[in-house]
Amino acid sequence: MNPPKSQGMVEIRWLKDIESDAVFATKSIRRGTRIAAEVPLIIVPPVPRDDELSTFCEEIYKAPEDNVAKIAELSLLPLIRERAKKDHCTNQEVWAFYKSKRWKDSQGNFLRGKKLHKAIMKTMDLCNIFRVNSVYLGPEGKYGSGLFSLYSRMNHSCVPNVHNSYNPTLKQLTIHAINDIKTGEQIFVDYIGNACRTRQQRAFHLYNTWGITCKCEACTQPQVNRLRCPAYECGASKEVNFSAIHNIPRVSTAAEALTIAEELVYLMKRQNLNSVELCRTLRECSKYALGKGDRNRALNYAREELKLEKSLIGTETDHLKKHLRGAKYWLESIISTPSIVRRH
Ligand SMILES: C[S@@+](CC[C@H](N)C(=O)[O-])C[C@H]1O[C@@H](n2cnc3c(N)ncnc32)[C@H](O)[C@@H]1O
Repeated sequence: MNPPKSQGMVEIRWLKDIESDAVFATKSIRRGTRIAAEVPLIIVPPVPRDDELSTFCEEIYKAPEDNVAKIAELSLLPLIRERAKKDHCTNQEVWAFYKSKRWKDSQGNFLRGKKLHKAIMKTMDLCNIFRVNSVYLGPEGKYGSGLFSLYSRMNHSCVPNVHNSYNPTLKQLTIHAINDIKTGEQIFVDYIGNACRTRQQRAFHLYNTWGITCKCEACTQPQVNRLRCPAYECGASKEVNFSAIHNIPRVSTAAEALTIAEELVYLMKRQNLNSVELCRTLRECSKYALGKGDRNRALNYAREELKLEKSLIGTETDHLKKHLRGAKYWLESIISTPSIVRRH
């Protein structure tokens, strides 16, 4: 157990309940505040899943010693170490990687015998640390996966109070408060990135990937959980075949679609889910309102989306310019489209 480590507005402390580190606010933090902007300790570029481990081995071998030492300090919980012992695929891949490359030590000698064994064991631990603590950089890992010192100490909640997002313009992972946070409150992120899934779906994903049984209010309080189900059913899920599986009637008009999207906005706001999903839904509302010919409503939703986007990711959004993806460009596109003047 280490003494608390202060990092600006937050500190890292040992949490006895879960026998690992956690991050706490050291002062009250207003919604929209940038709590941290971290540079990665390591980035693994986007590669097909089968090549991930060998790419990680390459990157860790090239990484500065200081960064490797910081990565080795990150959590490797007993559960993961136990699982890793039985994970013959990882072990064999790391062995195969070292053998095929015939790595040299700092004196230029090929690694052999005990030295080779030690290097392999260390890399296996680092691989497992990476599995538990890494985060996708950009949507679907567009910029790869990264490890970050502070982010790695943040625990999960399906009712998160911060949003993490990799900013390719800054080349940093930013953490913003999505609600007001009181001094002493624990900082929680959403590991699964889609907190509107049903409780069963979240539980499955959280346990399988991180061995977590979540005790947040959405997982333990029936009234909060009940709010999640209709939110999920009225379209929070991006999953393919969603409507087919859940028997959701297909909407045929912009007006019907707008009603569903507005319902979803209402449900997310009631749960303080000031998330990227809410941004997306506000955009849907704006599009459907436009489709329905209600330009003012479309503008209002677009403005609301822009305000929310700024509070989640900040204003350094040059990377969104290329494909005009940001809320700013959507708002500008509505403003520059002349409204239809009706002649009587
Ligand atoms: C990225 S680390 C988070 C920080 C971690 N507590 C540490 O000490 O570094 C992920 C691990 O933290 C633990 N964890 C995260 N959120 C949790 C939660 N809500 N309840 C229990 N354990 C959690 C799990 O063991 C998970 O595998």
